[in-house]
Amino acid sequence: YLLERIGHVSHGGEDFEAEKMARYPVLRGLYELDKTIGCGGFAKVKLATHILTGEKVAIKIMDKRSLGENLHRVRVELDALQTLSHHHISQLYQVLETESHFFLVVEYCSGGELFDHIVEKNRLSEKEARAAFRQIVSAVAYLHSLGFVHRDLKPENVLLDKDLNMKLIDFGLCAKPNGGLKGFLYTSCGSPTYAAPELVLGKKYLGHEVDVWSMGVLLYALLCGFLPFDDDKIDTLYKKILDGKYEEPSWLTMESRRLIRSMLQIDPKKRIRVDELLNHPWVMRGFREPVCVNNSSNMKEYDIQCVGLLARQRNVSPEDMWELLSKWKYDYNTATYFLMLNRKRRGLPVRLFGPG
Ligand SMILES: COc1cc(O)cc(Nc2ccc(C(=O)Nc3ccccc3)c(OCCC[NH3+])c2)c1
Repeated sequence: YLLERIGHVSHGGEDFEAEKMARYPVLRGLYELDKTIGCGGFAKVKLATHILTGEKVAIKIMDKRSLGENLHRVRVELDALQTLSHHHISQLYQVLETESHFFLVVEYCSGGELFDHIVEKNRLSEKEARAAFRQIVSAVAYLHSLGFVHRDLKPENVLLDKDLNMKLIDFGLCAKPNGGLKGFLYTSCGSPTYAAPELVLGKKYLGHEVDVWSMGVLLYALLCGFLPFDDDKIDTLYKKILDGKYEEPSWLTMESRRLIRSMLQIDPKKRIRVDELLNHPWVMRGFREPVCVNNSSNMKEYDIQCVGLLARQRNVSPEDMWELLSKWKYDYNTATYFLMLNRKRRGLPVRLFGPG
């Protein structure tokens, strides 16, 4: 009805904008929707602007009807994201739910997909690959330290921010196996090209090793510019993964080959563990420190300037504002505060638009 009404009067331009907003009234006044920047199974991701700060964000929109039995995965992801706060994990800002949709407002990664950077550069040098790999290992080690497993690590799920920092996204398949990592994860999931043999076999497995396998595929893609296991026929692809044989191009150094082999071990028990990656000789080359795990971006700390500014905007005392904020409800206040903090940390002036 609403769209129809607008449809009658719309002549392109701002009505098109109004029509887009009309589709999701819950976003009105909070975010301005822009173009679609990604669409997957039961979700689409749109670029948007957070109105009060003017900052760009990404909004993952999920239609509950098409979610079906995946609805529980959204809850798992929301649980995970509300716990996670790491420099190399796309930050969750706000969660909105209507009777028909979920909206996840997350960090916009303007550098796009790591995959596109590898393709355009053909392949990365060992030095570049190491810098990127250390950031990914840091994020995955942090994730594991909190008992989560990503399970869908692939170049498309590693984005870059404007400073070319790695940002892990899409925790739709991540899991927190009951009883931490002792539990067995049975559901096979993730994209086959990056799926570990034990996943392909649907064997019971301890999740964290599948992330090591996928990071091995990622490192291989960074250093080679193509994938270790690839085939358009799915069963041939599975055979190649289970066989665990792949090309080692001539440009790979012995150390790179050894590290990749230790990650692409078919037997998960023989696979190198994440904590062994943190100070692996290849990972350490040229660096003095091992990869740091709790590179948490502690967004939940008190910042007098941001609290004060938001308090004035909301016409409440800073104490009451902090009282409200520190409940971390991932509502519009949480999003506004995190985005203000983001700007401040990038050395930009912190300001709010809007009345008052
Ligand atoms: C916690 O962060 C999450 C969770 C989640 O479930 C999904 C996403 N998805 C995102 C987030 C951001 C982008 C993005 O910024 N993309 C982009 C930016 C500039 C140029 C090109 C793309 C996103 O992109 C969708 C396509 C990525 N394969 C997805 C984040």
